[in-house]
Amino acid sequence: MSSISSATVPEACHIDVDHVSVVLGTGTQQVTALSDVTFQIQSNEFVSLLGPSGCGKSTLLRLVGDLLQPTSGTVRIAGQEPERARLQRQFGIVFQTPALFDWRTVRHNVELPLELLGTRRKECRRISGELLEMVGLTRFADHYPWQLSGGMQQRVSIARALALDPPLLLMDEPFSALDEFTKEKLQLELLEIKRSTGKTFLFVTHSIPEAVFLSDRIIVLSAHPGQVHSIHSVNLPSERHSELRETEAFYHMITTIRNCFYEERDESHVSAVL
Ligand SMILES: Nc1ncnc2c1ncn2[C@@H]1O[C@H](COP(=O)(O)OP(=O)(O)OP(=O)(O)O)[C@@H](O)[C@H]1O
Repeated sequence: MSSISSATVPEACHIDVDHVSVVLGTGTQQVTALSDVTFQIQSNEFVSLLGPSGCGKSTLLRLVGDLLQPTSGTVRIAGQEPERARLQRQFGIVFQTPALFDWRTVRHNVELPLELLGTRRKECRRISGELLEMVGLTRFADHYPWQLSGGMQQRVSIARALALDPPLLLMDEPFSALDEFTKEKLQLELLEIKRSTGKTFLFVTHSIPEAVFLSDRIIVLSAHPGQVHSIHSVNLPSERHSELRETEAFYHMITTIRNCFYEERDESHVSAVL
């Protein structure tokens, strides 16, 4: 897999979010979606953004993915503004819904970003072949998206996001619409992609076990306005297997994170009473 092996990956980038605030809407509809958010993500890290609905997880991901501008503060990807990073194909994005083109085969969906760049057909075919193998869909290359299950469609969208070999993958609740079995399988596959490619991941989820299983670090956000509540290193073995989910260390980490949310709820209850 020459195009996607760690040896040929462009230097993995880091993310620097510095005192970012975002105000959305106008007039009485105005919402402070994020308030003074600061954090850094190192190269090759898998970092999850975790928090209750409406705390600004997607807004943060959209800032990094150049889909939204901050009201104040700065976002940098390997020292560059998100727009420049996008133009340099520094990141790929995977959304909650796969958003595939129904009239294109699986292979042609994966090849689309390469075609748009004018990549030669033979090279497109080689890269899509490698990526489909990586996500276990070689047999389905000539199928259409509507012939696939939801989990298979999401695999296609992951392969498509990897087509240009970006050092950073931005993922917005990519597995939340999937059943537990498929979700756990795809989580393992994602870790294998991280292991074999050395890419950096920024992953949005509202699932504590998912964040703990996948991440090197977890950024917990609190809501209204969205702020960084706490940042946790996940001190679990870097080699993650299904059995890890049954260990005391895994449960302990889940409890630590879960307590953050109760803490926050209790604090807001106290301030409401006062
Ligand atoms: N286009 C918009 N106009 C006004 N407010 C918005 C807009 N988009 C999002 N918001 C508000 O910004 C806040 C953060 O939204 P965001 O979607 O980032 O949260 P989230 O943590 O990703 O939520 P969820 O887990 O439910 O997807 C919410 O209060 C939301 O109502």
